[in-house]
Amino acid sequence: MTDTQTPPAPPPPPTTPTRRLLEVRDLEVTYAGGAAAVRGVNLTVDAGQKLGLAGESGCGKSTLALALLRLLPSRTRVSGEILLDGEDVLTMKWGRVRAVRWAGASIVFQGAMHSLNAVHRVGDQIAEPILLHRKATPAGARKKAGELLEHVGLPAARASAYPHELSGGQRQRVMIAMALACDPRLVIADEPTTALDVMIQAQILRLIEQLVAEQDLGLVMISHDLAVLADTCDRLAVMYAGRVVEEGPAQQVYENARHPYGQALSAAFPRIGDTASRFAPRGLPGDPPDPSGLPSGCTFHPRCPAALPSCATEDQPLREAGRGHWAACVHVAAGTPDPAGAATEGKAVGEARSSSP
Ligand SMILES: Nc1ncnc2c1ncn2[C@@H]1O[C@H](COP(=O)(O)OP(=O)(O)OP(=O)(O)O)[C@@H](O)[C@H]1O
Repeated sequence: MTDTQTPPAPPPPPTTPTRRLLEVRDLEVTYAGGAAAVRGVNLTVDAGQKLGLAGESGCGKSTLALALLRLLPSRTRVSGEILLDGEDVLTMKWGRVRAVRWAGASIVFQGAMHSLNAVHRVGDQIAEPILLHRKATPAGARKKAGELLEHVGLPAARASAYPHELSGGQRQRVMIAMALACDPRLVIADEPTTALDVMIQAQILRLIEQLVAEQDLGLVMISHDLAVLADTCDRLAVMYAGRVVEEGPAQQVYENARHPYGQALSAAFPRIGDTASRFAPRGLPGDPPDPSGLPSGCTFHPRCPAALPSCATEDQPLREAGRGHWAACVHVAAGTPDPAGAATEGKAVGEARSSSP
C-alpha cells in the first residue's frame, strides 16, 4: 500500500431508526343508527411527526380520534386495525386500554371549559391521572402537576385555581398539561385552539410544537382550518365523508391540493400574500353528505366543480399525485390538468403504497 492510495470511505453516520407510534389500517366506524362516519382510513404517525386531520364539520375527524382510544359509544361497529406502538387497540383487553389511554396516547379535547371539571382545582385534575396510572403518592402527584403547569407556561401556584378563574388560553394550557401527565408517546389534539383568539391560538400552537419536538411525541391534530394545520404539521390528511381523500406534505397539500375538495378547503383559508384571484373564495356549493345515505361513486361528486360523468358511479383510490402526495380523484388517475396546476399521472394505492405513505 502506498501513501497515495485513496483511503477507504468512512462508515456512514449512524441513522436513528424512526419509531412508528401509530398505524391505522382500513379503519371503518359505523354508528348504531347506520352512520358510516369513518371509511377505510389508513394513517401513520412516527415519533416527532405531526399529522394534521382536516375537513368540514361532520366529515368524521372526531370519530376517528375517539376510535383511536376506544372512546366511541358501545354499540358502534369498528373494524380494521389501530396499532399503537405495534399493539392493536381494537383487540386489547379493557384493562390494557385503560392503561394505554393516558400513558400510550392522550387526547386534548376542544373547549377546555367543558372538558375540565368546574368544581375541582386544576392541579387536582392534573394529578388525578398521575395517581391512577403512575402509582404516585398524593404529594408526588401534586408536585408533578405543578411541574407540568410550569412546563406549559403557567406558574405552579395556579394549581390551586378553579377553571373559571383562568382565561381560555390558560385553561387550554391546563388541558395540555393534563394530556402530558403520564408521559404519553402520542397526543391527539381535537381542535385545540378553536375557541381562542388569534394571538392566544398562535401561542398554544407554538407550545404544542415545542412539546412535540422536546419529547419526540407523535401528534395528531384535528382542525377544520387547513391554514392552522399547514402551519403546525408536517403532513396533512384531508377527510371527506369519512374517507381520507388527500394526504401529503402539509405545505404541499395547502398550496397545491390535488383533490377538488382539498382545493376548495384550501381556498377557504387564504394566507397573507395571496393574490387577489387566489384570495377570492371559490365557494363550494351544497353540504357534506349524510353518512347514513352516502352518494354513489365518489361521494364528493355532487359538489365537485370538476366531476366527470363516471364520478357518479366510480369511486377512486388514493393515487400518488406527487412525491409523497396522494389524492383520490379521477383527474389524478387520468393525469388531466386541474385548477391548481399541471397534473401528475397517478399510481393507485395498491401499486405503489402499502398501507399509508
Ligand atoms: N354518537 C353518534 N351517533 C351517531 N352518529 C354520530 C355520533 N357522533 C357523530 N355522529 C355522526 O358521524 C359523522 C361524523 O361526525 P364527527 O363528529 O366525527 O365529525 P367531525 O368532522 O369531527 O365534525 P366536527 O368538526 O363538527 O366535530 C356526523 O355525520 C355525525 O352526525
